Order: sequence, then C-alpha cells, then structure tokens
Amino acid sequence: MDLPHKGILQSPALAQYVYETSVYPREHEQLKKLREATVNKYGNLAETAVPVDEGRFLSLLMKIMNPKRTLEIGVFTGYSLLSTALALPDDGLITAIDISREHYEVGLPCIKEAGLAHKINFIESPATPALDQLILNTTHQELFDFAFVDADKTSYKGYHEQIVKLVKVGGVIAYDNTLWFGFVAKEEAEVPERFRNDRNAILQLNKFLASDPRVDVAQISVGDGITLCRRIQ
Ligand SMILES: C[S@@+](CC[C@H](N)C(=O)[O-])C[C@H]1O[C@@H](n2cnc3c(N)ncnc32)[C@H](O)[C@@H]1O
Ligand SMILES: O=c1cc(-c2ccc(O)cc2)oc2c(O)c(O)ccc12
Repeated sequence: MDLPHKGILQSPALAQYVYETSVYPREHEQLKKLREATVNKYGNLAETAVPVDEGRFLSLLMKIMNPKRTLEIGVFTGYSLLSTALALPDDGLITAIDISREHYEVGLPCIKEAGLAHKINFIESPATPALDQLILNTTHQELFDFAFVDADKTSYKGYHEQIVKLVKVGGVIAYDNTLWFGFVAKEEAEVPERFRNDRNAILQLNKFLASDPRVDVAQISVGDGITLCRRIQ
C-alpha cells in the first residue's frame, strides 16, 4: 500500500526530528520490537498503525488520566494497545476489539514479553455488535474511563453513539485520523479517489462532534490528527 505522508508536521524530516529527539530514546523495547515485527510481516501496511509520536502521546495521556477501564476499537498488531497498556495501572483492563485476531497475534508475543497480557481482554468481532453487547452487560460502576477508536472510518459516527453510552461522565473518547492525511482541508477533486469515502465520513464526524452537546472536544495535531472528546453529560 502506497500512502501519503501521515502527519501534519510540515515535512517527513521534521517528523524524523521529533521521533529521534523525544520518541525513540524513550520507546519501550517491546514497542520497538512490535513495530519491527509489523514492518517485517506487513511492509507498507505497517503505516496504518499509529505513528510513534502518537503512541507516546497516548501513553502519557494514560499516565495523566490513570484510567482503570479502557476500550480500544481497531487493534491491528497492537502498537496503540501496547502504548496504553504500558501506562495503565497493574489492575487496569483494556477491552480491545478487532474484526480479526490474525494481526493482533503478530504483536501478542511482545505484549506477553512486556508482562502486560493480563491487562487485555481481546474480543474478535466487528465493533458494532461487540459494543452492543458491552452496552447490555456493563453496569454503571463498570463504565469506561477512556476509549480509543482507530478502525473503519465510515463507522466512527455510529461508534460514537454507542461509546457515549459506555464512557462515564468525565471520561474521554479519542478518535484517530480526524485530519485524514490533511485531505479534510482539500477540495474533493484534489483527493485521490480511494481516500474520498473515508474523507467524507471524517468531515461529517468532525462537524457532528463540534456541535455534540454531550462532549467537549479538542483537535490534537499529532499523527494523523486525534479528536479528544470528554463526556460532559
Ligand atoms: C488502522 S488499523 C488499527 C491500528 C492500531 N490502532 C495500531 O496502532 O496498530 C484498523 C484496524 O481496524 C480493524 N477493523 C476494521 N473494521 C473493523 C470493524 N468493523 N470492527 C472492528 N475492527 C475493525 C482492522 O482489522 C484493523 O486491524
Ligand atoms: O489506509 C488506511 C486504511 C485504514 C483502514 C481501512 C479500512 C478499515 O476497515 C480500517 C482502517 O486505516 C488507516 C489508518 O488508521 C491510518 O492511520 C492510515 C491509513 C489507513
């Protein structure tokens, strides 16, 4: 897969500068191994994982929030999952949903090697029915502190309606790729055909979130853009 440069930093050289200055020196050994295993197995598809600076951001956000129960939609080989697992308290639990377990198993040895498999409940399922089950089975006390969404972009708006019911008031939902390679700010004619559907879905999501009274929002300019939503009602 040949993808445009992901990230809103001015140039690949600037991204490299950030990675080399403040990310690689602090990247956990097993995160590095997972990243390398992903490239070895999947080549360019590895670029669909969160970039390393975004992994670091998620990790630090977890340390700031100190959440006990989190949700991840869209695991792939687990770079974002391990980034959050590393920062959760030892009794924290991540419910991680992906339509396929195959990719997750590529990163699983690194998660086990880091001693963090006990923090993860992996559910192999399309997200919509899995979230419906969680809505049915989650008590008020068990509501989630944090959710990270990095799956099929056209479903994000539907996931939002479900996740708002699963995250406690004061909890945070993070949507990945909300700047979609910068295509959100381009005319449709300038956007390669294969990115248009997802671009339109992200445009609708961004507009919707900006006026959703249930959440407070901030657009974070890291990676491909993260929208942070804090549930307020
Ligand atoms: C961009 S990748 C996730 C990258 C991951 N966060 C990381 O850091 O490596 C998207 C993932 O979403 C999963 N996915 C796609 N459609 C899905 C669906 N309907 N339900 C659940 N997972 C889905 C894919 O299998 C894929 O692993
Ligand atoms: O190029 C992509 C594609 C996806 C993607 C496509 C289809 C799905 O069902 C899920 C995800 O996700 C991406 C992504 O998250 C990213 O950061 C860069 C590129 C892509």
